[in-house]
Amino acid sequence: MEYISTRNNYKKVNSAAAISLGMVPEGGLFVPKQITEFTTEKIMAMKNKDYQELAVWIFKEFLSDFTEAEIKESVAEAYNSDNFPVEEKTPLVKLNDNTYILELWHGPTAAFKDMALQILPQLLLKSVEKLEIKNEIVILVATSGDTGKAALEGFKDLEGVKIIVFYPEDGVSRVQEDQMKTTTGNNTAVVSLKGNFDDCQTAVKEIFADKDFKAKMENNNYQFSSANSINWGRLLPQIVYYFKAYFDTIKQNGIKAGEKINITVPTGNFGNILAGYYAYKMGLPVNKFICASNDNKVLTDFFETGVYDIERDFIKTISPSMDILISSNLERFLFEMTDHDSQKICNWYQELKQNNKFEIDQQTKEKMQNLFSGHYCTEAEAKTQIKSTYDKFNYLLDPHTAVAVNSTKKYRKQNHDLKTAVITSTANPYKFSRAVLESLKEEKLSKDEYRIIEELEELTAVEIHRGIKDLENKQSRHDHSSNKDSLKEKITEILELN
Ligand SMILES: N[C@@H](CCOP(=O)(O)O)C(=O)O
Repeated sequence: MEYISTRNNYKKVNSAAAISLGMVPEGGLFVPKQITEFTTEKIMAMKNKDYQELAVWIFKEFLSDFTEAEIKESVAEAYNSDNFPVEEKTPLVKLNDNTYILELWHGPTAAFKDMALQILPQLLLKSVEKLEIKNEIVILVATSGDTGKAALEGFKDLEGVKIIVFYPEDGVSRVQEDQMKTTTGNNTAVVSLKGNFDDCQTAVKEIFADKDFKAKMENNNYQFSSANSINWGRLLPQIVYYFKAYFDTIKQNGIKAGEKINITVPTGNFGNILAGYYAYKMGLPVNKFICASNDNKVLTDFFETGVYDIERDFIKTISPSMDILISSNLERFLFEMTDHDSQKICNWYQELKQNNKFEIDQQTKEKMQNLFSGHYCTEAEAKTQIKSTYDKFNYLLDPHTAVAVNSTKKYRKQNHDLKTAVITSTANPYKFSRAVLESLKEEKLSKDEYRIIEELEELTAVEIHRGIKDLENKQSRHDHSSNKDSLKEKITEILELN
């Protein structure tokens, strides 16, 4: 399997190089050159495989420069019962006859990111070994709350790797912030940035492209990589759970083998939904992807009009992980929608840089609208959704999943399409306890976050996720902060660069 740049500005590489580089050094993202499409028959033959077996099957397709033994070892290490102490790693919960919730937050940090960030470290270490890279790897992460902690947990104390996470000050939940700041590990650093998530992500991408800084890193025997979904090694593991969910829906009699489903994904950086699209490209029977947004509805507008316009207010919401206007993986998606037309991608992203917007052509727009539908959910609607789902189904949604449930309803109403929907649940509700309890009680609460967690548990009897349970008593270990223009200075300080 070869990987090419969305902007046709880099040589073809193997998966080890794509993973260790993180993104294309000149700008652009690595994508598989071609994807094998399986027949429904072949796909259905995998129906009874467990999560690890499915992961091995899919990884073998995309990591052709890895041996089967290397893949199996990585999978066994990542998806073991310590990291996922549940019978099913990604349980599928039936809400009603045509609505299923795919719980992706049973990993160590209570977010779907664990599904990829427990294995990315294994893949990265093996890539580094294959390529005989002698430098120490420095993972730079931009996070709106969930990726940061999952990446820190995945990479902490890993020999030959350091990790630095940047998050927006006042742009994540209290639990998300405490999760990150209490991370142990002699190779971890957490930096709060004065700005929003887009500022964090843009600054990190600029550093990846900075040749002088790269040389400075080299001189100190370091090189960068990424744990964000710009890294192919982050996206690939996320394909697995779409197949698992499909097979589990059949097992729960939600669909017949071969029947198409709709898939709803609460979307920020467009990585999770894109992994679903790659599953579809491999042959997974999908009718529609419903891209769910909060009040930062840049993607909803894009799917409707074909205009991607980031010239708008950045709104802080109760679903902060989706507070994003510049969705990194949209670039990969458009590359696929244009049948790998890198010239179009270069033009559009140049326009975005210059004018803060671009408009795609009619043909691309029609192609994407045939498969994707964008919907959004306001703050008030998300709160009402949390309450009504709890009252009706005795099921507790986190605000991101509430956005997705509400968007699914809107899609169904608008399109009269009642096909079985699998809704990805991206985070455990206790990560956003204040918003969840306020929604249930329909009032603003002034008490401390950890008393809120206790009250939420008392009220609902839903068990507190193990990654959050004792958080209050853990020591805060990180207090770096930075302006958005001083990231290089901060990195220089943390790594003690000469
Ligand atoms: N929602 C993310 C933002 C970064 O996205 P990623 O998928 O590219 O890592 C977060 O929670 O940090």
